[in-house]
Amino acid sequence: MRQNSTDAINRPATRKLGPLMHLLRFTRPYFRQMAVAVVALLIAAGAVLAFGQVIRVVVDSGLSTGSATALNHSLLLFLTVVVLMAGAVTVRSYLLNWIGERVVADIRKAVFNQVLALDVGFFEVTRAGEVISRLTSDTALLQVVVGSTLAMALRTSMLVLGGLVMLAFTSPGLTGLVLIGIPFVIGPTWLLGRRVRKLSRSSQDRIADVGAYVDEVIHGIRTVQAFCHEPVDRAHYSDQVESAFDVALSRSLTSAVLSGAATMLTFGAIGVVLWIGGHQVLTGALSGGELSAFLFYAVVVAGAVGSLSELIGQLLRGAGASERLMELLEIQPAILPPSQPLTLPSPPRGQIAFDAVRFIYPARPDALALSDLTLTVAPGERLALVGPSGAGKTTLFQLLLRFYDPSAGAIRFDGVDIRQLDPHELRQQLSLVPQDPVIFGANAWENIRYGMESASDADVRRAAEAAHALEFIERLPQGFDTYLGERGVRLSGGERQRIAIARTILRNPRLLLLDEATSALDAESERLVQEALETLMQGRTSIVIAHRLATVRNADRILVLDQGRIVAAGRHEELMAEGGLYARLATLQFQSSTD
Ligand SMILES: Nc1ncnc2c1ncn2[C@@H]1O[C@H](COP(=O)(O)OP(=O)(O)OP(=O)(O)O)[C@@H](O)[C@H]1O
Repeated sequence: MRQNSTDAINRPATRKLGPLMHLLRFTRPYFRQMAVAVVALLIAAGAVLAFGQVIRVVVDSGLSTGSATALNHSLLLFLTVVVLMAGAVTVRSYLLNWIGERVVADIRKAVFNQVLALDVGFFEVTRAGEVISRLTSDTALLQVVVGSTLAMALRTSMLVLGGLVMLAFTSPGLTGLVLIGIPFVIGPTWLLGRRVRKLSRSSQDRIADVGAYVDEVIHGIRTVQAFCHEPVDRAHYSDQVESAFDVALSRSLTSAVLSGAATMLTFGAIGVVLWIGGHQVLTGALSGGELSAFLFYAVVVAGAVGSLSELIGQLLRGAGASERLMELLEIQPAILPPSQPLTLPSPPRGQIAFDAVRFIYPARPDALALSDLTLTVAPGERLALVGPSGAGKTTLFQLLLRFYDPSAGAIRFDGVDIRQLDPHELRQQLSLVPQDPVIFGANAWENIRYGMESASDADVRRAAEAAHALEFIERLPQGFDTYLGERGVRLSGGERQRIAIARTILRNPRLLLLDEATSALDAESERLVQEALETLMQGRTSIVIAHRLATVRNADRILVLDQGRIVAAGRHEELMAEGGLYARLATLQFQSSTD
């Protein structure tokens, strides 16, 4: 079952630690390192507990007896434990950090691979900022959790348990007293800790909101500035930041009160133990060394209990992050290759058939985007699509590229239902030249080679030449090595189109999907683009969303779409003679365009 992606992404944070178990899957390959780290952890915790005994020996045999040799021996013991502990701590800390970084790197790659495999429908309902925040902030949180918090929690739990055992061993009577006192210390700390956790969860959410907002504004910066929307954005952003600040502030306040209360309660309790234990030493029921060891264990246990509540808070945050990432990983893409894909005839011919195709966008279940569309496009045919805005022209392209599957009916490429093909094999035969082509933040070589990484430099140059792009590329500051797109030079509309055409020529697809730009180019640029397109369409099937008179005139067939249906088909002259929608559209749309 496909999960609703918004649910998967926007679910409130978890209150359970269970999701952390998912991380096991990622730690499994590093089992050996984990085992060594756990042994080091056990040694380090054991050494802390051994200190209590060392203290007892130092006080009872060394100090109380007044023997210098006994003191020297006890201090030698002390040093041995120190060296052992230092070694174990070094190994533990390095290995756990290593595992943390490794696991997070693996998760990042797995999530990114999954994001690339998700269907376009997912990205319609999920904000880009959300996905980016999963990849960056959630994984960073996990890194801390896997690299240190988990280990700290394990170490602290061991100190609590081991410490309690050692307390009982040292003085059962006093331990009973401590156990009675524990709920009075833990109760208030736990209550305050829960509030801190709740507040920190909502502060994380606020920060995610702020991130998504910045992402949208930066992407739309031109629109923001063109519409003088900055004051609104400033105010809105300021509100969001302030509200994140308010939440963070009340979290910090509660957290500060928590620390104060925990300190007072713990050390108050230790004072009580010291008082009672001191009286026992005076009566001779307890030795000085035993009381010292007992106090040492009491401090260790109290400190460990105190930090455990904080660690559980961090673990819960990590569990939330893990849950969100795993949910993203578990989403089943709506478009998947069949288990046994068919193959296209070789060489492919480029014949297209729509067989009673009906389509409803998942995001708009009440509107029929295409209704019972039946159509055959012969290999090498030039088909022009014409129709008012919202008629379904782009939808037809999206279905051909298999970004969505039809709700009913079938689309065939060379006689094969495209659902039976591996989407990669299908998409290799298709090439889309969009109205506003995407230019990536890379140089001209890489931008033209996009999707055809094996093409040689000579092939790229030839494609650029055929697309009439060679001349302007060579005039760029570093020629083909010039960075285009983001942070590079800005290309004009016509130049971007010619780069996209060169990219498509290099791919040599059987079927060309062309969405002509509506914006008028200057006459020279228009002529260059037009010539490049002529070269491109040579010997391939092409479907063009037409906005130019030249295109409809040269088309073998024009299809007039309206509200998802074919309302007329024929050549330009025939359709003009028929009158109707085409004649009206043609007079409006094509009269001003150059031939
Ligand atoms: N991703 C989407 N989710 C929901 N509805 C959509 C989506 N894309 C398009 N639609 C709707 O489907 C219908 C057909 O849209 P389509 O983009 O195919 O029209 P078009 O003919 O290409 O229009 P234009 O010439 O304005 O680009 C429209 O009513 C549109 O609102």
